[in-house]
Amino acid sequence: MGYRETYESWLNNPYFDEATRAELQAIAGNEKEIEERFYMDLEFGTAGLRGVIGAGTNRMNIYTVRKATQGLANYICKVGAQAKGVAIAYDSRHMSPEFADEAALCLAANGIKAYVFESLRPTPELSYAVRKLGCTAGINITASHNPPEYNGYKVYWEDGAQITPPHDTGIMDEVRNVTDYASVKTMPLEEAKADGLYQTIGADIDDPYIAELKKLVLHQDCIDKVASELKIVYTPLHGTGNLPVRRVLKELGFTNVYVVPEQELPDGDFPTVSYPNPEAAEAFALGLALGKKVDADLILATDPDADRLGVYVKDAQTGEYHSLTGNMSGCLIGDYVIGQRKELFGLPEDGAFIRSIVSTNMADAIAAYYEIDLIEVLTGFKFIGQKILEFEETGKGTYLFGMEESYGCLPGTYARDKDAVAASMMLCEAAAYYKTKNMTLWDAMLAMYERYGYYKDDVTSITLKGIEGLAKIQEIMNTLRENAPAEIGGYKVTAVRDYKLDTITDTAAGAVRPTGLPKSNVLYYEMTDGAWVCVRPSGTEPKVKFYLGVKGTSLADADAKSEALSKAVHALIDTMM
Ligand SMILES: O=P(O)(O)OC[C@H]1O[C@H](O)[C@H](O)[C@@H](O)[C@@H]1O
Repeated sequence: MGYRETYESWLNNPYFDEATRAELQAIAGNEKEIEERFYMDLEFGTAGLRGVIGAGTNRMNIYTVRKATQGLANYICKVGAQAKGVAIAYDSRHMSPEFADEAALCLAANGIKAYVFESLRPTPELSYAVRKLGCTAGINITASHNPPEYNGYKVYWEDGAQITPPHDTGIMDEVRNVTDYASVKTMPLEEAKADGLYQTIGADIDDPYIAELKKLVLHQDCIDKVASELKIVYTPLHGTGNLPVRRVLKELGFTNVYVVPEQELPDGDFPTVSYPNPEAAEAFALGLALGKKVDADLILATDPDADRLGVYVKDAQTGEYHSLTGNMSGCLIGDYVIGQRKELFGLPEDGAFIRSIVSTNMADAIAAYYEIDLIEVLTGFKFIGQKILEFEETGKGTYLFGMEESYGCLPGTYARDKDAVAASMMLCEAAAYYKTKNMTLWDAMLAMYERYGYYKDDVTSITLKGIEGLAKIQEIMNTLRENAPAEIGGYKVTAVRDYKLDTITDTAAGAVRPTGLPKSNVLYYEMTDGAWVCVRPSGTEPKVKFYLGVKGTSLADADAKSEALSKAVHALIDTMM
């Protein structure tokens, strides 16, 4: 069926409600809008479904949520796992509680029990809940850090990680097979509750989740010593982090936690930012102002579903605040966790540090220093979760830390998705630890540069929306795939990794070897002097991303090299636009 016919069928099918029909009638003369909304079904990307809220097959609405859930229910029944139920959470976005209930009632109508959080909760807590309740699967209604017009649907499997093969393809196939919206099952809420198929969860999960986080603490002694001197500014950016982050910090003894008042309460309009993403400088405007006012040691921001953490730290020498990228904060936390674990208990022989292929090489230097394994996975924290499961199943490998450049890390295995509540806690603990050594977190960062090398990494994204945008992104990938650059910014390309073709080609010798990872549309250029560039379409936003990294001889040298390489990457992009 073409997009026009699908549009007509939604307009005329009595299954769809009045509001949906009215919304669709209102765009009757707008062919482009009709095409955007109906040319495809929303598809699973890096982290599940993500789309603009509205009527249409390519939008997030109760019908597409039900359809996805019916597909999930069919898959669960197919593998005979319906007895264990599904945990469901949601964030502060528009329609999040409604979509959560739609999903729960569809599962219930399929005979699968749903455990639904009573109010908004972070993504990592949902991951924890799946494990704690022994569920088959989990659903989180969130579009993470996307702009306010978006919502999304993350799916977890029984280990608590987001779905990877074979479950992801199995579920997607089942979702695709649901072609008639009217065939999707649902039932009234009261009936589902009476049948024991809808159970509300809350404090019964919050309490053990917070207890798990507190078990990760390595130096309560340091916290006890200096917590009252540390000043922490925190913003949940109108999302789910507010209660758990404050709770865990308070329970550990951090007394000076200042929450940005304008961003404290949940609000799906995210009225103080255009984009609730701690990667974006604007997310810190209010936090920085408050930080300067109270003379904070560190400023933390979590995204709406509290899986990403952004950080600013104070430089005691200059009084300035430095922004830490996800690579920097990930390494700071990872180095602290691994280093202190070594001091206190020693490290397991098969300990591993896991990072995505687009994350910093400083992680490799940290792993080498502690003589542990460094494991690379594709982008998506689900692949880090998958590795932890593999360690458990094979008995080979001990998870020590996992991180991604996209502002996410996980310091334990109680959950299988990145956890900004735990990351906030660990960073505050690290700040306390370093304070007992008369160091700030910035001093600790400088010490890491000294020890591991001056690694500097950056990412540039080009937003290309809609059908044409998608085509342009493919064109860029094709152009680069067919004409690999011989040099970028004066660095010679020494090897080209093409993760789609599963090849690593040594440019000098011409030798080709496999990447060792699943196929994915990613191109990676290894270059001289430890520099690199990587290109891939985002799986969560309409963007193509250019990542880059350099290694300098000093901070100033790394900054200069990074800036120069970034310019060269922009010039390369310009040739393709
Ligand atoms: O680059 P993208 O495909 O947009 O993904 C960027 C990030 O998005 C989400 O936050 C996922 O949970 C991460 O695992 C992923 O790294």
